Parts: sequence; structure tokens; C-alpha cells
Amino acid sequence: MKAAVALQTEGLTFRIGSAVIVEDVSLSARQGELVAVIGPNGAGKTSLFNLISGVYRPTGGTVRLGERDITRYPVHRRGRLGLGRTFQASSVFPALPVLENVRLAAKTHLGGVMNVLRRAGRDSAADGVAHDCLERVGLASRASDLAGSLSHGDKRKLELALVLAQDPAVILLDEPMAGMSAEDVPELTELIGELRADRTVLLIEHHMNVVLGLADRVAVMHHGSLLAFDTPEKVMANETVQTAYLGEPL
Ligand SMILES: Nc1ncnc2c1ncn2[C@@H]1O[C@H](COP(=O)(O)OP(=O)(O)OP(=O)(O)O)[C@@H](O)[C@H]1O
Repeated sequence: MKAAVALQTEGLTFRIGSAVIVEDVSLSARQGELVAVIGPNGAGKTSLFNLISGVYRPTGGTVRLGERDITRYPVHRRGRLGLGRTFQASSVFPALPVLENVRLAAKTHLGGVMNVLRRAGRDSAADGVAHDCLERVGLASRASDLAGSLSHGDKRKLELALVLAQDPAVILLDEPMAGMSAEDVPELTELIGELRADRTVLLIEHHMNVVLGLADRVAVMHHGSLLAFDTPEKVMANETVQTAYLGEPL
């Protein structure tokens, strides 16, 4: 039996004046599935994430999280319902220790789901979650360092820990490898692969070896539209994709 659909867009469209940013995008991700979103610069990938996470209001189409139509929900409500997203460096407090950053994210989340608990109980639960998340992303040894002192690559790991601390069922990752040193890429690739054990992941990624190694299905965007949405093998063999995006046969 196929797993239930965790996230689905139907006819998702975003226009600004006469500019079409995202056009009629219908895709879905099942529970435990990793869907990669690829396409050239300016294809509309980040805008698609902005529509799914509620940063942009679509001019057409719908977004469903599980059975629920969340198209008109604000960002924070989508977060509470289990949709998580990395927000690049903007979500990191540089003057606070690494651990404190993750604790704050965990506390915010636990404050929503455990508001009947006493503060002390919540704080110790947040501590546990924060340590666990830092361990998972490989930053446990940097827990007491200031977040601002981390290298670019380690900041990306911290951003991932901040999302994990909110325990989302569906995670949107926008180029998590960007700016990482080559030796960090395999470790992070493995970590993202492991997320699938209990979550659904949508991943914007330019490293094709990462995409091909991780993705169950690949969505190819081009000029705001979905050019193909299929298994990595079928997408790579798709002539339209080769001509329009990859330029030449692989
Ligand atoms: N709020 C906005 N106002 C005006 N133009 C926008 C807005 N959001 C996106 N765009 C435009 O839409 C197009 C798609 O941008 P988007 O960032 O979604 O592409 P992308 O595929 O993520 O590109 P990249 O790989 O470079 O990150 C770009 O031309 C961008 O300038």
C-alpha cells in the first residue's frame, strides 16, 4: 500500500502584475518521501517554497498538508500544523550560544503543543530536544560557542537543527548545501536522507549527485512551470528536460 500524501499542490500559481513567477504547479509528496526540486536560476523554486510555506499568497491553486487545505493559512499556523522550513541565516541569533538558539526554537514549538505543562517541565524538555538536534546535525561539540562564530557550513547545519527542533512532519530545505565545504557535503547528504525515516522532505538542490542519490522523485521547474515530475531515472531520460534545462544529453 502506498503511503498517504503528506503535501500536495494543485494548480499553484503566483503572478505579480504581468510577470508569471509560478505557473500551474501540481505536485505531491507522500509520507517518508524525498522530493527534489531542481531547475535553473530564476526557475521559481524558492517562490514555490514561499507559496507552500505561506510567505507568498498564491494567485491561483491550492496547497494541502495531509488532508487539510492550508492555502489561506498564515506562516505560523502552517508551522504549528507540522510544516517546517529553513530560513537561511535570518533565523540564527549570532550573539547567542549555538545550544541556546536551538533551545529557543524547541521552546517555541513546545510552548505551542505543551501549553498545559509547567514552565520547568517545558524547559527541560526543550533542553533534551536541543541536545538531540545538535547531535543529529553534528554540532554537539560547538554547543557553547556563539552562533556568530560558526563557519558558513556550520551555520547551515544550525539552521537545520533549528527546523528539527520544531519537529515538523514536512520539511522544506532550500539549498542546504550552499556554501558548504566539499568534505561536509556527504555528511549532510546522509543526514537529509535519514530525515525520511519519520518525515517528508522537499529539497531544492543544485548538486545533481546529491539529488540523484537522495530523491525518490524529482520535480523539474523551468520558467515557473513544472516541466517534469518523476523518478530520477525517468527525469534524466526525459528529452524535454535535457533540452530545456540540462542543455545536452547526460
Ligand atoms: N516577490 C517577488 N517580486 C518580484 N519578483 C519575484 C518575487 N519573487 C520571485 N521573483 C522573481 O521570480 C523569478 C523566480 O525566482 P525564484 O527565486 O523563485 O527562482 P529560483 O528557481 O529559486 O532561483 P535560484 O536558483 O536562483 O534561487 C525570479 O525572476 C525572481 O526575480
